[in-house]
Amino acid sequence: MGLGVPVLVLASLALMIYALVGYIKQLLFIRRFPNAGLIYPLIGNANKLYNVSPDQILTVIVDLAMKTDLRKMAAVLGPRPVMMVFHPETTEAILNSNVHIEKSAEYYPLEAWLGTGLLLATGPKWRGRRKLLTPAFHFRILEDAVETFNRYSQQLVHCLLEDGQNGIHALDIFPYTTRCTLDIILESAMGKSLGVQSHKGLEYPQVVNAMLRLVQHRQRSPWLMPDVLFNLSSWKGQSDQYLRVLHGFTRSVIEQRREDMSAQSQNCSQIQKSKATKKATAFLDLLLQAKTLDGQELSLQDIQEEVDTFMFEGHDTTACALSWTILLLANHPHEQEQIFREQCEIFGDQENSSTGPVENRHLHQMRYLECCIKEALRLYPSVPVYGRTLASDMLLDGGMVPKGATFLVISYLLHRNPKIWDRPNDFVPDRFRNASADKIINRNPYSYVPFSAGPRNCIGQRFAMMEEKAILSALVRKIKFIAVDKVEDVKPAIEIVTRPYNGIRVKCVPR
Ligand code: HEM
Repeated sequence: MGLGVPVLVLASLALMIYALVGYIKQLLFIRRFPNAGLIYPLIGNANKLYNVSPDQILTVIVDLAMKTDLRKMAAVLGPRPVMMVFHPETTEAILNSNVHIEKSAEYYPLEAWLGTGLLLATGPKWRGRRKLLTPAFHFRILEDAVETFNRYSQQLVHCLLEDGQNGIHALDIFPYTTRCTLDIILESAMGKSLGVQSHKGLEYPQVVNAMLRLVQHRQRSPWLMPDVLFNLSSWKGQSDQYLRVLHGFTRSVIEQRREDMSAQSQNCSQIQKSKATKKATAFLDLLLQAKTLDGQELSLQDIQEEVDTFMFEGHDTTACALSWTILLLANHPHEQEQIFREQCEIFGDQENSSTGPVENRHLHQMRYLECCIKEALRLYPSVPVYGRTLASDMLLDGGMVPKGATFLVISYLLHRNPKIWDRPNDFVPDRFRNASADKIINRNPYSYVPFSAGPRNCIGQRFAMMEEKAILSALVRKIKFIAVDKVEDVKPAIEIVTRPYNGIRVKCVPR
């Protein structure tokens, strides 16, 4: 018999004890907080989240949370303890921290696509990249981008009126806003005009959708999280196929920009060169010219992961935000008219007031439009959940959350928390300009975090707000949106971003 069998028995025993200790730890953790109920071995107690379709997940979380103190809820996802928070004070505890900056395991399925670009990086790499890329969002660069916003907004107006035959047919607005924001990020950040709105068959945006659904499926299937098991599953082949398209697209953007830059440096004098590249130094050029601390250029992989990250973060989030705003405006004609009146006041009665370009100074005057955008982001934050891994134990509301636990900020629920918001599920843009429209005065700033907050907040938030205003200004001046889908019938799905699961149908009638 030799030593083989006793060693095997001992190893199995050790494994069982290890699993048992882990299980007891989870039980102890869960008991300290309001929680999601009975824990099952391997799948934890989030089984209610596994058996539902993506458009039901937020409803399940809200239903569970409503039975708690409306501050926090403990759960176990597979083998991991998870703390979900949806109150400003519990949210501040994590977002305000300079220590807990590592993203949680939920982000891991994105890594094959986005590498460890700014969204997923941690530690010194994240700090270095954040410092490198922050100048790309300098206000002068943002001002330059307004001209790009204008051009593609006009094209969006044209596409919506033409494809919907001036409001005769209903359109799903989401693919239209997606193509427009993709055109904008490509030109303003990557210096490339692809005319995505004129080429509706482009694979990239469709594959982004498919990839996000796959990532989301993997997040909800703990058995698919380890690479060994995922690689054995049928999903692996699909994922590789999507990655070929996504990386192929961004690689061609980088290569072309490199070629353009070297052609420019050969053809132009120094002065001409700085003029020609002024607009595009925004982002990709910054990466192409960047040097590491030891004076090396960034590798193609380094550049690619940032381009993939910014291409995705820079268009999908904004497309979602615009689409939900349009749904809300179509269902609230009074608020839509109020925006229109504000636009008329800003642009006056000139001949071209309905098509004239937005200038930077106009954006500052669009106060009511800004309230509507903010309120839409409250109800439908583009990133509905975001997470961190705790770097050390944390005391929360008198209970200890262990180091290594996952911390999830459920912004969707925080923004609808009835303890914090008056009429939490209603569209009330005035609450952002007039405190008396909302009973809660002096609200904690962590009550409203559509762009996250603290050190890992959204680097593109000013760009996004300006872009949204410019696009909606062009749309509302030319188009009246008529609701086809009611707000309550359009279900938001968590697919990393808050997507309309079955689209958003409106009619676009010319003004
Ligand atoms: C309405 C539009 C947008 C919303 C609501 C939004 C929201 C957010 C949120 C909530 C985060 C934190 C995510 C997390 O912690 O996991 C984030 C991070 C980020 N966003 Fe945005 N975003 C928007 C537009 C943009 C745009 C236009 C860009 C780029 C041009 C961008 C680039 C990024 C990047 C790179 C990060 C990671 C930052 C870091 O970790 O240092 N976002 N965004």
